[in-house]
Parts: sequence; C-alpha cells; structure tokens
Amino acid sequence: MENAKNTSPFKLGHSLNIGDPQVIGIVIAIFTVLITIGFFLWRYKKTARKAVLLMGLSDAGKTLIYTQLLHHKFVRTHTSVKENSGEYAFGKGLLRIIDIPGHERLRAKFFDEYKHAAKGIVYIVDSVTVQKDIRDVAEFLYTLLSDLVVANHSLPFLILCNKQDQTMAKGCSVIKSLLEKEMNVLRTTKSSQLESTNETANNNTFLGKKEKEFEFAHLLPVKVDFVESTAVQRDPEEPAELDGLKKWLLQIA
Ligand SMILES: Nc1nc2c(ncn2[C@@H]2O[C@H](COP(=O)(O)OP(=O)(O)OP(=O)(O)O)[C@@H](O)[C@H]2O)c(=O)[nH]1
Repeated sequence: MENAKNTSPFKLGHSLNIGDPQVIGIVIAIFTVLITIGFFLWRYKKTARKAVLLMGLSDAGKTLIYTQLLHHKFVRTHTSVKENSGEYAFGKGLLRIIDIPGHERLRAKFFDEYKHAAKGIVYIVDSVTVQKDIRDVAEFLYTLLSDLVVANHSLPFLILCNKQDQTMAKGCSVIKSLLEKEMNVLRTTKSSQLESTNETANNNTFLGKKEKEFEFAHLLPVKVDFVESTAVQRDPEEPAELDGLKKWLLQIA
C-alpha cells in the first residue's frame, strides 16, 4: 500500500518520476487530446459558413455588384465563366463574397461547390427584364430555394432588385408579386411532373404551404428579403446605391 502511494504519478515532489512509463503514457494522452482538439478547431474555422453567394441569371449585375462592394469601383464586365471571390470586411466582421457565373451550364456546378460554405444567398434580378424573363428568374430561384442545404441550414435569401437607375425598372414590391405568381405556377407543374413520372424528389420540391397560394413569407425559417440597388454610379463622384445590400450583410454576419 505504502509502495503504491509513492509511485503515484499524480503525487508531486519526490514521488514524480519523469521516466515512469505511467507518466509518459499520461503526457502522450494529453498531447493527443490537445492535438485532436486543435485539429477540429482548425477544420471548423476552415469550413465555417462565412460565404455569401451572389447568384442570378446572366447579366443581372453580379460581377459589377461584387466589384463595387469589394473594390468600390465601376468596371466593364463580361459574361463570367469562373467565380470571383474576395473578403468583405466591416467593423470586426468578415464575410467572403463569391460571385457565381449566371450562365446556365455553369451555375449549378459552382453552387454545388460553394453551398456548403454559404451563410446566405443574394439573388440578383435585372429589374428591367424581369417581367420578360420571369419564367427563368423564378425557375432558378425555385431550384435554389428547394435545395436541401438551403432548407437544412435555413439560409437567408436577399432578392436584390438591381438596375433601379433605369426608367423601365420594376420596383421591389412589383417584382415580389411577379415572382410569387410564377412560383405558384412552377410549384404546380413541378408537383404534377413528379406525380406523372412516379418519381420521388431528392429535395424539398414543394415550397410553401399546401392548399395556399405561394408566398415568400411561408418559407420561414428560410427568410427571404427584398431590396433595391443600382450598381452603376449615377454620378462618377457618387458611390453605387448598395445600402440595402450592405445592411443585410451586416444583419446576417
Ligand atoms: N444601368 C445599369 N446597368 C447595370 C447595373 N448593374 C449592372 N449593370 C450592367 O449590366 C451588365 C451585366 O453586368 P454583370 O455584372 O456583368 O452581370 P453578371 O450578372 O455578372 O453576368 P454573368 O457574368 O453573365 O453572370 C453590365 O453591362 C453592367 O454594367 C445597374 O445597376 N444599372
């Protein structure tokens, strides 16, 4: 009994023997636990959701909004074939803004690549052509909203009604009701397509409340907000009008 007391590795003073295999075992165990915790913290930081995806049809203004937000300047843009990614810092906060190409053949691939890092999605709409392109605008939005990652993480959406400097631009409330009407139609066609082919959806294809007209408010806990923007400067000395977008970014950060 006396012997056991003296060899206890927890007893400081004369009984702590560094070469004791028991002590070595404990030290190795502590190191292993610390390294494992460190590794998980590092992985968590690396994969933490801090990206905001700029999405929408081609020509909506994503790349110009990206450059105005990050570099505060107007640039002549071209159809993007790859993503732009950069850090948007404000106060103590930091978000990664990712401008995803709007081209039909590219957008799904980029969305799949970045959706796991997304903290929110900005869906940019060309307010001039929205009525003419309503089917495509609504269909792409429907695809994004019914994605499982969006639903599981309740990712917030901002519908950004861009190009408000144009006289033919529709306002936010008109765009919202145009989209709600079209989403309603899409929802019916998508559910009957599924029924007729006897397929089971691999995502939440039914959006909103059954037996009710489609409303964005019914998507909660996925919150969908609408604001207006103008990404070109009306006057070269004046900044672009992106205040609504900036406020929303602050809210979700
Ligand atoms: N008048 C006006 N033009 C804008 C505005 N925002 C963007 N544009 C113009 O719209 C065109 C398309 O803008 P982009 O930023 O390239 O569009 P995009 O959404 O990135 O397009 P993709 O790269 O094809 O996905 C450019 O000529 C822009 O200068 C705006 O607020 N007002």
